[in-house]
Amino acid sequence: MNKAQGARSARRKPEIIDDKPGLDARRVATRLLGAVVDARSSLDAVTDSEHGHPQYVALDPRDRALVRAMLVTALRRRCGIEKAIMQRLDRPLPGNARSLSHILHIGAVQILFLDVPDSAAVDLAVSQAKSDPRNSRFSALVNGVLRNIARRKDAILQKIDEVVDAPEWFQTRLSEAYGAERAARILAAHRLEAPVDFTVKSDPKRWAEAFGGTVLANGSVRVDKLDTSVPELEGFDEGEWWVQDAAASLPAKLIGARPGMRVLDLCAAPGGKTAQLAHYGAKVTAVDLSASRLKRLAANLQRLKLDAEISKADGLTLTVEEPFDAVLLDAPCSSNGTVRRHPDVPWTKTPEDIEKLAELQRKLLEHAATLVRAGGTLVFANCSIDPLEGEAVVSQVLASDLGLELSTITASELTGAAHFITPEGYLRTLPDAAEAEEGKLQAVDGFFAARFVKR
Ligand SMILES: C[S@@+](CC[C@H](N)C(=O)[O-])C[C@H]1O[C@@H](n2cnc3c(N)ncnc32)[C@H](O)[C@@H]1O
Repeated sequence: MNKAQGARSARRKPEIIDDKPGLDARRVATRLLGAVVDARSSLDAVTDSEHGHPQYVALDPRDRALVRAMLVTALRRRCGIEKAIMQRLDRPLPGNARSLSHILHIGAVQILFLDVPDSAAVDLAVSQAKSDPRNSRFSALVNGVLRNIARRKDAILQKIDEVVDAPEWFQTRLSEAYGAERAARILAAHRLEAPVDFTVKSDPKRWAEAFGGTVLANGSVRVDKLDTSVPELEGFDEGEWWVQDAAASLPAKLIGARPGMRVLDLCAAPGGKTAQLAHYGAKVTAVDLSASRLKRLAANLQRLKLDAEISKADGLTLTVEEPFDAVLLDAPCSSNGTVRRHPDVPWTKTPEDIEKLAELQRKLLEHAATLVRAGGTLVFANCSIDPLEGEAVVSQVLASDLGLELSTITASELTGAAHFITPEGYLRTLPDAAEAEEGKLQAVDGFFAARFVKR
């Protein structure tokens, strides 16, 4: 070490404190919150138990579960937490004090929403600040802000739902698309934990009883909260069902698949819709650009004892010898219909991403049109609730001369989903949960689907 380096490291030397139980988990949570909101990494990617962030993977399973819980809630409640912090600061934090902001958010989420003693949450956040050279001089501020939040917890929680938990651009786009009132309902639904839905091969009633769930209007089985892991559930090894949001099960039904029909699933992995089509008896070709995702698809089909021809290819350039009877294009999208399950999405995706994805969807759809035989069916779907990725893509495609005609979706083909069919004959599901009504699918992921026939 040269003299200058020595002086720098002496200046930066943190206060020596013993590492405390629980401190590692908070450090990892803070770092990953930064990865999501500053570097726009996907929450699922950084918290994957095998391929996630190395510091996350190194934690024991209990700490991993705690970190994931802190992150999910810190993202779902990001604006409410931010407001509670800001109200306790004399002046805003410096713009570059990102890790300090994340320490405060991770401390506050534990105090306000998680089953962690307030004193432990404050103490660990203060220790974390002290041990970090960038933040050691702010340890008193961390202590003061978090102690105050703990003292005023009840009052904060009483008003916290008044704060809209989404970036401004996201709120604006939703209001423009669905009106202020509906947008507010959707945003409120985004704070709720999504239930777990299952698509079952047969006998939904039996599986609803086995899992302590209910049978939904479309035949999916819903469990509000699972208290065991999915592979431990009855019927997993036998391949009797797969996890799939009830709305995600609707687009494949629009194909009208029947035994012997040749169907191309163009963006197929991890295979929820391929499984449906194969289960209906179609001869399915499952294509995807991602080799690793196709591996998961193959494993899923194997467990489910279902068959498909699997091929890695680019849906923008794929050529086939014989056009298909039907093509399903479940296109890559911003996924902002799944915010209940992926609360990072509004913070990691931008309006520019939406524009780029809409453009990609249009190109994929145009190419998909060349892969269907005359008289065949093409279904375009995705899990975005932004009209730019749905209705606008369809309008563009219908205006160009691709030989596609709209085949409107009718209420009689989708049991329980008539209220999700638009006047144009598209399927548009939204996650806001109105009062549960018998026979009516509610509280599902946001999805869009449109169907065409090839002239
Ligand atoms: C929404 S996911 C599909 C989900 C799947 N249909 C299901 O139900 O499980 C979109 C998929 O499109 C794939 N993809 C993205 N660009 C593609 C392209 N140009 N060609 C083929 N697949 C692509 C991604 O790898 C991803 O697996």
